[in-house]
Amino acid sequence: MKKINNICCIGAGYVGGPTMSVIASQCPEIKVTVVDINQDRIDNWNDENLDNLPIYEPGLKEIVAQARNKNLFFSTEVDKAIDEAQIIFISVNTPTKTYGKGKGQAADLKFVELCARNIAKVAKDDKIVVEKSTLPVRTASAIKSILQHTGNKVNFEILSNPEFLAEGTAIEDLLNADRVLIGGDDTPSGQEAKDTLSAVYEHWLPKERILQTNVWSSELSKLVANAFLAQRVSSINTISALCEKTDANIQEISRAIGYDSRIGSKFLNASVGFGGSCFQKDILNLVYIARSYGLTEVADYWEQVIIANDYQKSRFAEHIISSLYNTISGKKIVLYGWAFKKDTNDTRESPAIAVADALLDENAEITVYDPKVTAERIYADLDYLGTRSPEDNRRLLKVSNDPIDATKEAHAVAILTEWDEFKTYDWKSIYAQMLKPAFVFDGRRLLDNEEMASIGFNYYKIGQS
Ligand SMILES: NC(=O)C1=CN([C@@H]2O[C@H](COP(=O)(O)OP(=O)(O)OC[C@H]3O[C@@H](n4cnc5c(N)ncnc54)[C@H](O)[C@@H]3O)[C@@H](O)[C@H]2O)C=CC1
Ligand SMILES: O=C(O)[C@H]1O[C@H](OP(=O)(O)OP(=O)(O)OC[C@H]2O[C@@H](n3ccc(=O)[nH]c3=O)[C@H](O)[C@@H]2O)[C@H](O)[C@@H](O)[C@@H]1O
Repeated sequence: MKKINNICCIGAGYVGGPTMSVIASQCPEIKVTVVDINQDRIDNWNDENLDNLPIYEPGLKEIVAQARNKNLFFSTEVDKAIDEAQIIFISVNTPTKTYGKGKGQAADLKFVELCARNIAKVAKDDKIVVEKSTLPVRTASAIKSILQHTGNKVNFEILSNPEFLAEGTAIEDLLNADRVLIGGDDTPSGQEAKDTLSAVYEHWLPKERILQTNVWSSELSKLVANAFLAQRVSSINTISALCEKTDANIQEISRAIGYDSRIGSKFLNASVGFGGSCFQKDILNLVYIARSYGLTEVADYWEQVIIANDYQKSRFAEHIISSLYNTISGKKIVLYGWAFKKDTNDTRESPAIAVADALLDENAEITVYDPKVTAERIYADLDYLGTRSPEDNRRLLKVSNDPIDATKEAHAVAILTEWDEFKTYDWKSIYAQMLKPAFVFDGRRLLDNEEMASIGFNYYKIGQS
């Protein structure tokens, strides 16, 4: 088994940054270099002021402070880092394709392919190349083909090592992973590569939690894990709609079914819908793969998870509109939260975007407050939809830094992210300065029904009539 003292990771994003920071902090004898073509991102990773790191994750800045410029480096010198490394992680983005064959469903692998070509061009000695990005099953064979046909005749072992961290808990998830999955060839050199990577993780994780499989099982397991998780959220969200019609309470149902150890209690929180960069993208990819093998029933089954999620988002927006007497034109509605979940500044596929878009379609006047998301990001998310002009987005939607002041003369507040601070607000003062009747639409089931009603609010909690 190779002794590792140099690792490089291509892609300094939500996965590459935290994952490599943890590896560096747990393996002081290994030099870890995270490279990216985005100069701004690398500058932010190197910023003296740790509050300027490009991503926000609890515990991240402490780890970066401890390891940076000792054995953890952030750089744009991609070729140099590839050349020096024994293990190269590919952790670049794999978004849904926006063009050509598979548009809207398949994963766009152009960034991954560019990395493979770059590695082939630069490598002068044997390398272990690790797929950290989430990839369609059988991508490793494409990477292998590129490396073998364009490389300098050095040996490349390709491993699949998908990442299971969730944003907001990335550091905790990495330090205490349920499992690490390593897929590779069953050849002697493939086995050696799997053991070499395993030894890196064994610095801090028990060996039993490091699972080895063939490459294809590892690639597919990642898509399936996300599909199962998202399916649970969509399942409970469809039942939340039924609860609202029947006086059943979704929280009581989650508890009742979650006590069954076969079902388990986690991931049963009804919400305004799931967001995040991966659930939708990975399920669409799974659907595309199943369809490409002619497995129509399999594809249709998983596609329902996305359809149910879209339904939940539009159902929430429609409930706001109908509660406000079917007319929200010119009415001030405050959105609490824009991130797709608490403790992250990531807004990719956030349900807030879809809800805001639906309300703006009705000419509502929106004010958004999110403790971690910038105004620039919020406008970029809306502009990307292309529903209306950037000028109209800025005219109809304002971003506030003061959550309490934002509610002055508002008709309604909608809670779209479960930030803890929303629970600590003085809701009596908020009520006092809102127009009456004052509405709160709680898409995250954050607040207490009785308390909100006793203050005087018309309070709606998703999944409860
Ligand atoms: N965000 C998450 O929580 C998770 C993401 N994943 C997967 O990990 C992968 C990466 O996701 P994120 O880190 O969220 O993406 P990201 O978009 O935050 O970061 C990707 C980075 O790769 C860089 N990049 C692209 N092409 C490059 C190239 N040729 N050379 C150097 N750098 C290049 C981009 O500039 C960007 O900074 C995706 O496949 C995603 O599905 C997996 C688990 C969790
Ligand atoms: O591949 C990925 O990107 C990652 O996707 C998810 O992680 P993440 O999207 O960061 O966050 P989650 O905690 O899974 O939440 C996803 C969405 O579902 C929503 N959710 C989650 C749980 C729940 O009970 N209810 C619910 O509405 C969240 O609010 C959020 O919008 C998975 O949990 C990770 O294991 C995976 O690595």
